[in-house]
Amino acid sequence: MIYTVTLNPSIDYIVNVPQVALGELNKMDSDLKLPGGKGINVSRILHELDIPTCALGFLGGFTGNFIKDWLETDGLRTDFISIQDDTRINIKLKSDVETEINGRGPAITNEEASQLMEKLARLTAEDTVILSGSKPPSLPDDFYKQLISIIKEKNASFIIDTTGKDLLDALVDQPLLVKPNKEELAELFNVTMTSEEDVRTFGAKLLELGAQHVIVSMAGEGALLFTKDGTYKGTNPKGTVKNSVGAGDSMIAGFTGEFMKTKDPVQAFKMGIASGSATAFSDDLAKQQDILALLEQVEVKEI
Ligand SMILES: Nc1ncnc2c1ncn2[C@@H]1O[C@H](COP(=O)(O)OP(=O)(O)O)[C@@H](O)[C@H]1O
Ligand SMILES: O=P(O)(O)OC[C@H]1O[C@](O)(COP(=O)(O)O)[C@@H](O)[C@@H]1O
Repeated sequence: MIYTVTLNPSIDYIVNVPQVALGELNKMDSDLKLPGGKGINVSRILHELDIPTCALGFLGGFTGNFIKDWLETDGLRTDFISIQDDTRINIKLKSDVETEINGRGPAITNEEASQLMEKLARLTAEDTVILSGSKPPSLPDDFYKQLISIIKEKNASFIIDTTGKDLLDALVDQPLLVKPNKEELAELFNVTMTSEEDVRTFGAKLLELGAQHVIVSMAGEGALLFTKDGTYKGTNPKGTVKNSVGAGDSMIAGFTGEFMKTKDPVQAFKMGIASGSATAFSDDLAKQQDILALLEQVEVKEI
């Protein structure tokens, strides 16, 4: 089973305002409330691709109920810990540019945090856990490390998609995949990246530090895959971008689902790109038929 863990889910409130005037009354053309949070998005795409998945994490209050009901109506298996505080709402403002305003996240008690650990203690060696997204500030600094140690004890595999120290600290535990985008990679090593050569240098470092596979995603410019056997560049299919929120999560889902079936990282990378782009070309996350239609357009070559 592929489990996802979203420590900090959100309602993604997508607001379309053609021209925003700061300090004035703005009217929305349209709006959309979607369940969000990186692991939840990954589970939604896995489910869309008919790959068994279960979404774990913390949900609370009326916002948490919205997400739980939405996912269950969609037929997605979930096993969230109920928390006292309200799940956050993240604003995604679509105008001539995309602006995101993300909440910091709810308070999580020690008791609620322990309940998640107890769930992970039931994993087996056949399971894969995808740890995705930010941590609410109330959780201990080393909370991801604590979860990884339980996952490793059970001989399950894991993928981690977060930023900064949490990501760097996880590398020694050999995650199956890490997928920073170009900006996150630059931030990790405190560098400015000006060329693809720079991306290659720093992406390869994540492999040296322990990751089994690394994807560095570059939004509209495609992505690079680093494996122990070679480095590959993937080119995006063509299409009209509608909403790139969740493109990275879709890429992780596409890669993981395909890798579990084929154990072929290059084939999995193609599925990752098709899934990421299909989401970028959709209002919500991608649908299976759109992903499969784009798959044949994805080009990957060794570099
Ligand atoms: N504008 C776009 N056009 C086509 N594909 C895109 C676009 N934005 C994202 N994608 C696809 O989704 C993948 C992940 O997107 P990216 O924005 O890099 O990740 P994140 O959401 O984590 O920042 C990209 O590598 C690409 O394959
Ligand atoms: O957990 P974080 O890092 O605060 O990010 C949460 C946000 O990321 C998203 O999961 C989208 O992520 P990506 O665009 O990177 O795939 C949103 O649904 C959510 O609002």
